[in-house]
Amino acid sequence: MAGSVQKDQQQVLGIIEQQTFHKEESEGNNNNNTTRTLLESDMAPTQGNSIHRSGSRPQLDVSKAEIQGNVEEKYPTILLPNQSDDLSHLALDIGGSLIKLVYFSRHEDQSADDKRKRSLKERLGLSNRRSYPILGGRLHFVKFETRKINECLDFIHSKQLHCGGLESHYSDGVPDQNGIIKATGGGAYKYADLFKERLGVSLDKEDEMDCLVAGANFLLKAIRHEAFTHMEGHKEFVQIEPNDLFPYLLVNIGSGVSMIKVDGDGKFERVSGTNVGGGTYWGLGRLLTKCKSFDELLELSQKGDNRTMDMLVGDIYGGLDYSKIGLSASTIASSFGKTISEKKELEEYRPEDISLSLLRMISYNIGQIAYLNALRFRLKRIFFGGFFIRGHAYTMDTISFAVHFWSNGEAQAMFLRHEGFLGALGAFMSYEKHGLDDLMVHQLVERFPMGAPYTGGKIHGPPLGDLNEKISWMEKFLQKGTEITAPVPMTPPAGTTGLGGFEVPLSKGSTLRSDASALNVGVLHLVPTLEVFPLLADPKLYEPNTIDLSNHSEFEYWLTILSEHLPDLVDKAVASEGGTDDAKRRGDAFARAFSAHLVRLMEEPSAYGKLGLANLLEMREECLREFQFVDAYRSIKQRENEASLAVLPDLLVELDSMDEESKLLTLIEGVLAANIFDWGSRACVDLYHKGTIIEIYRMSRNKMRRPWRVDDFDDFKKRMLGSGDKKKPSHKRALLFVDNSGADIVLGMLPLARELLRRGTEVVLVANSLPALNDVTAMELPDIVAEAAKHCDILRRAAEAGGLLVDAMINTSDSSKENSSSVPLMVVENGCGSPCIDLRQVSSELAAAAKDADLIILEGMGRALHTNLNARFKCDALKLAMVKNQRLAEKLVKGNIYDCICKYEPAS
Ligand SMILES: Nc1ncnc2c1ncn2[C@@H]1O[C@H](COP(=O)(O)OP(=O)(O)O)[C@@H](O)[C@H]1O
Ligand SMILES: CC(C)(COP(=O)(O)O)[C@@H](O)C(=O)NCCC(=O)O
Ligand SMILES: [Mn+2]
Repeated sequence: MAGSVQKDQQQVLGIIEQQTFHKEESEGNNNNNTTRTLLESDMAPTQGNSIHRSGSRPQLDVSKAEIQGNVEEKYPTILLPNQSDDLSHLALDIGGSLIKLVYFSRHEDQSADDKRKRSLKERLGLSNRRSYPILGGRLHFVKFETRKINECLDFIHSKQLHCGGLESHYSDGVPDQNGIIKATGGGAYKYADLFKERLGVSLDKEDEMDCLVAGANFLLKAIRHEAFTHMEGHKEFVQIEPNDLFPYLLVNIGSGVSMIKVDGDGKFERVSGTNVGGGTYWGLGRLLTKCKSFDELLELSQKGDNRTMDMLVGDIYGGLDYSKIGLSASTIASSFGKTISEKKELEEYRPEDISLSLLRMISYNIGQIAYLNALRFRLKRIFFGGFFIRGHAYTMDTISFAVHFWSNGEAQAMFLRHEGFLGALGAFMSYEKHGLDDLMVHQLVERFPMGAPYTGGKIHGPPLGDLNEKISWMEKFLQKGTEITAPVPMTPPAGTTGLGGFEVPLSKGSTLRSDASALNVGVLHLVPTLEVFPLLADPKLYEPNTIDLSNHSEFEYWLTILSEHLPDLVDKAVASEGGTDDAKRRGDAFARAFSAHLVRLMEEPSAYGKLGLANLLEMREECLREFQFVDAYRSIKQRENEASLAVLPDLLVELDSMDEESKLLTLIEGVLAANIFDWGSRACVDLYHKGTIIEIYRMSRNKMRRPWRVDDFDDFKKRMLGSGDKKKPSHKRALLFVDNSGADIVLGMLPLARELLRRGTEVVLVANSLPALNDVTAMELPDIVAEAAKHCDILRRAAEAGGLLVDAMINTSDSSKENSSSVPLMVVENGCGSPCIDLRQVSSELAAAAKDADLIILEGMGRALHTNLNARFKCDALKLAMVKNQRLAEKLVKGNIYDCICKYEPAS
């Protein structure tokens, strides 16, 4: 038996080899090559390339809506007479020290609502109305110094934010929504006239406390890894269950400090405050040190030694602890107290020491008052916001220390990544139309584009208008050197005295990272169309990433892999855009931008929240898109598709000559073998220099030896074919999460799909919405299927039934529609543009398709190993991948590179 399988394979591969050489020889000669023409037309760069990953949620006003035109029409236009186009785009929090801006940039939903999609929607019961009356968009966060309010006005003006934004269709220089902008903070009153005068807009004042609380509640419920603890230099993200959030104490440290007990949405009380806050540190610090900026003052503190200023317990007790009351000799007895006994003038003290002593005094004091209020109301959680914190490790450590020390570890200090933007966010949300308040965590995707973290300057930097500006900025950035990437060395925890002593700050380095707070928050993409994949067994327990990157050596390894892969990727990207000078310049800027992210992460792995490998791989793709590389592997994908399609017919003939068992095994082997075509793996790319596509495919198949490293094939076979007389009905619908172009899809997954169809199972091919490496996209699939269907009736009928062939030109011998009742083959986009998939955020199309599915097949390293290897599903799941990285093979399966994984898990 085994021998005959082997023989069959040899035969398949023999035929393939011949065909390939023939096909590859004819490469470059593209006359009447239908495949090429079809693929090319589909892969043409789509402007903006925004799938459903961008969206905002200004809800439509549907009152008095009526159908316009012919009511009999299938998709009539609906007129919304009360919907105003100019939704507001900007909200402000004008504080004593800083102006915070939250603004919204719109994105058109450019996904073509083509015939395939329409028929798919009908089939999935999605109906064809726009499922979400929402426009795409992003939320940006920017801040300015209040004393430089003119810069802020210029910024708003240059981006036309008061008129709906530059990206808006409706931006005609006319102020928004009757010229009203939501604003909070004292400056909303103080500067109202200035805004009217300069921008022609009125500020609609919102209560500051209302806004703070609304902003905090929103962030804590809707943003993943918003809150974190910071103790002794160690940052840890905490995920709080939305229904376990209240009550908590919110401490906003701005110029002054507010302490608010929050019991629910809109339910709060300002219970305390202190006038010794951020303004005190900056104000006193400026007077005492002559610093010109807050950052300069903070930076000084990093080199300071507060013992020269502060009177310690030991100074009073002759170097001894006051152990009876639990105070070590190094505990500060009196901030600045040492200066009274010394006959020194201000100039004789080091500004560094002054700054540190001041920072510690104020942070500790706030921590202590916060603790007392938490105690007063029995609150266990305290969240600290406000820009005084500025993501600064020492400040956070001091506050945490105070809370921890005084509460004996009972209460916990937590910090927020969007620290200073609470009020501005709250003001933004007070626009009723935005309906932001009911956005869910899965509808928000945070991104770290170059335009956001690297808009340089002291606080905000230039408004980067277009791509060219972004590129120039990247060029300049590198010339300027390390300003942004300057590390804040993490001092290893030195250990405290245990007696309330905290003599030497733990998190202190020599330089302050330029505006760390701006680097800690990205742009929030609001994507209301994203959903949690409904077949996850337990979404709460789901963690997409298999490898925990909080392990430092893992993190370093994968960062190095990404960094080493960069030159090759840039080459491909530049070539994909014709290798022009413009492409080279963009390629260079992309490389700088992505390296800057890597360097930043190397310094501080948690800089962007808790990232897994999936996020890093996605960040690389996003970065490419930012510099308008639409599809870096386009021509490679095309070449591999053509070569594989040419040999598909013979493979199908071979498969059809096999008995059921051999066929199923050959199909699974085929998927595993063809998964070797992965342009994201260094080892594989090196292989590709050693042979043609088909030679490599053949070699890969020949190496298939069972048992595979993880081999549940027999269980899968039992489910599919039954054992003995026991046969189970075929699956109703299978979702095939496909991976790479070329052999992977054409010779691996399509034949498997065909077999499922033949067995009466509906098949949904789930592919990326946007390109990532050489992954096949949902846009590309219909043409590939159409080409394959020319040689295969099963595929053709199924594709017709699934509405896949509506656009494609197919010229099979039999194109009658009589078979439209066959089981359908469909294509849905997954909602992402990454080699991995986070099943908490998938397209609504996929979520709809999942409802009737009882089998999931996840294929490839990104989707089945890096992510989802441990995911549990409500239905049967098969995970298939070749491991194309030695370290991963060792780590995951104690195996070797090129080992295969076939993991089958029946419904749980
Ligand atoms: N670049 C900066 N310029 C001035 N102050 C800053 C800066 N970065 C952080 N801060 C600190 O943040 C405080 C202001 O915090 P913020 O939350 O914006 O409050 P407010 O609304 O009172 O302006 C300042 O008093 C100062 O301590
Ligand atoms: C990016 C990938 C996950 C894509 O793999 P695929 O999903 O196509 O099987 C993979 O190529 C990868 O992990 N590459 C980095 C490892 C390396 O170069 O060895
Ligand atoms: Mn892939």
